[in-house]
Amino acid sequence: MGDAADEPPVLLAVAQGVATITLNRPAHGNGWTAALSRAYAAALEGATRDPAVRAVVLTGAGRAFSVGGDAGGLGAVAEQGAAAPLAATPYWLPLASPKPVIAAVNGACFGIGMQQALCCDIRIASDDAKFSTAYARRGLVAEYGMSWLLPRLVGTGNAMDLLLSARLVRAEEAGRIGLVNRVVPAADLLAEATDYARQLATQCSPGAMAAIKRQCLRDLTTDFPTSYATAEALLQDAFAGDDFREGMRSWQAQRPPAFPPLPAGHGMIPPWDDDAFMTGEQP
Ligand SMILES: C/C=C/C(=O)SCCNC(=O)CCNC(=O)[C@H](O)C(C)(C)COP(=O)(O)OP(=O)(O)OC[C@H]1O[C@@H](n2cnc3c(N)ncnc32)[C@H](O)[C@@H]1OP(=O)(O)O
Repeated sequence: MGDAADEPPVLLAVAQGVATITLNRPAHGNGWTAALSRAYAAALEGATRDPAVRAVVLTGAGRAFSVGGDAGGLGAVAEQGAAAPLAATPYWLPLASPKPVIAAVNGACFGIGMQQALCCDIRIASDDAKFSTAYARRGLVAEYGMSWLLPRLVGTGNAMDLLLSARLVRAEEAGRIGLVNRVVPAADLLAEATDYARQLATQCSPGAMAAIKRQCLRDLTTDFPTSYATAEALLQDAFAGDDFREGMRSWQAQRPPAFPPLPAGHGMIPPWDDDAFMTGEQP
């Protein structure tokens, strides 16, 4: 399993508008390697560009979501120094997908695994999930935007606690402090996450979701007047758009909406790419 030649490190399955991306090194806790990193980026970019996909679920095969950086790779770096343990993949990809990405956190979620879960838009955890930033106990720092993401989810005090101590956080506490949106029984995790994703895929406008995701992420670093003015402009566009008409008509007719997909080939747009991010134009 996992690293065998015939076992890809990441699996991608698409059904009923939902892409499920599964980290697939279960014998190694889905520890992050360069190969896994590349396959993960390709799967997420593929799902983003596929008009049949309207929402994405990210999960891990076996007992863990991801234990973090692969022990072998990290160990080699520790002994040899500078070499990058992981491929030069951007670790912000879920933030840049215009589609909602839902982490279904099964079991251990450590280090870079936790950082990726935090980059997702929604986190649903199994009741046996456990989290640790891990970095301080390995002599590392808050990596790849973790010190930006974590305080925004759980507040600065909790973020300092989790980063400085690298202590274990169980699912119940994760739900209580806002690290995850909700906790469900382990046996129901994938079904619950998929069901949630399918609701987004069937009931919500892909264009509206992409715009809302952009608004929420961008507004983390803008002031209220700017947010308000941008929303005003986006709302005028939305009022004049086909999706609003379809949203109203389907609601009045009490039928499911038939929203169009995002255009084929619609790619990743980093939240800090101001122009592309606000207009949705391709980078
Ligand atoms: C640049 C990136 C930086 C980072 O990400 S820093 C963080 C690096 N990660 C860690 O420090 C976590 C180390 N692992 C652990 O502390 C524990 O594991 C856990 C608490 C995560 C899980 O504990 P339990 O549920 O008891 O499982 P288990 O039996 O320890 O692990 C299951 C299998 O997964 C392998 N494994 C654990 N961590 C790693 C890893 N980081 N890389 C590769 N494999 C790993 C183990 O050896 C074992 O395998 P086997 O069943 O064959 O003994």
